[in-house]
Amino acid sequence: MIAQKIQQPAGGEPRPVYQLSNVSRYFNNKEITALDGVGFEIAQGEFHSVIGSSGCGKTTLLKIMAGLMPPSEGRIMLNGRPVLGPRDDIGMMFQHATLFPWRTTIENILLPIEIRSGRKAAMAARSHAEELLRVVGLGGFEDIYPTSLSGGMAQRAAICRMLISEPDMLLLDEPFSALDEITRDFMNMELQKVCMERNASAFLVTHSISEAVILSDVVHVMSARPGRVITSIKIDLPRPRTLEMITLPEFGAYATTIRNLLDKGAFL
Ligand SMILES: Nc1ncnc2c1ncn2[C@@H]1O[C@H](COP(=O)(O)OP(=O)(O)OP(=O)(O)O)[C@@H](O)[C@H]1O
Repeated sequence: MIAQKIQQPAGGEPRPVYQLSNVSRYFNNKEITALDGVGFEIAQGEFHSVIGSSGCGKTTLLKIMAGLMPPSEGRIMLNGRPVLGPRDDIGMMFQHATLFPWRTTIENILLPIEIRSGRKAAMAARSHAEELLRVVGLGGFEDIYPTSLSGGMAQRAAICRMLISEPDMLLLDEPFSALDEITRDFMNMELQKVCMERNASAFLVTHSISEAVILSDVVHVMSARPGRVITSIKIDLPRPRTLEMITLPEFGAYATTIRNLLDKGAFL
């Protein structure tokens, strides 16, 4: 079940947004090989995730994709330009929302614009931020301080902060793993909604097989260190995905395939 080119619903090849070729990363004078020859493409609007055992190189891969760390070997292209450092067309989200407590929710969301283009530009983007807050169910919370938000609400605000710059590529490092299961399921469906509405591409690091399957068009399964992509599995379930799909036999079959690969990969 190697990933094949994913077909656009109506005519034309999907545009590759992100291209990784032969990416390797060494540490400690090459004593540690964290990543070994990783390569794949993500097309416009596709959702990919990576799953693998602890220490297999997922975060290293995400940092390289974000331009926060250079690869030792290989090439990363986004929108046809090499990724050589952090960029406006990349949005990132981490396990913890990291909102500044002294800024209101909307001021936190507008922060990337303020840093990049100044206060006036941030003020001009206020209605866009309000619209994003409405999309994630936080309409009316604009002027609330983060200490009054629950964990799930803070992560929803963090989604808005990631989207305010309209990035083409969303990089997500276990963004909902600190939340309870019910909130996490809900947030995953919210994430799908915003990705579909904006036709954004996304790459998710996760430890959860069911999260990977329910969200993704392609799941990359990594081996234990040195991290290699053992297989990229195309998930052929219709969109929008719903939580009820977890009970489908196809869902169970994908989850079992990934589980078996991970069990085997741990000893490769
Ligand atoms: N700065 C560094 N210096 C030395 N070794 C590093 C560094 N960063 C990562 N490593 C090593 O590279 C390997 C991959 O680490 P990484 O954090 O990417 O794994 P991971 O899959 O994200 O792990 P987890 O699932 O536990 O978060 C590990 O063996 C780690 O010890």
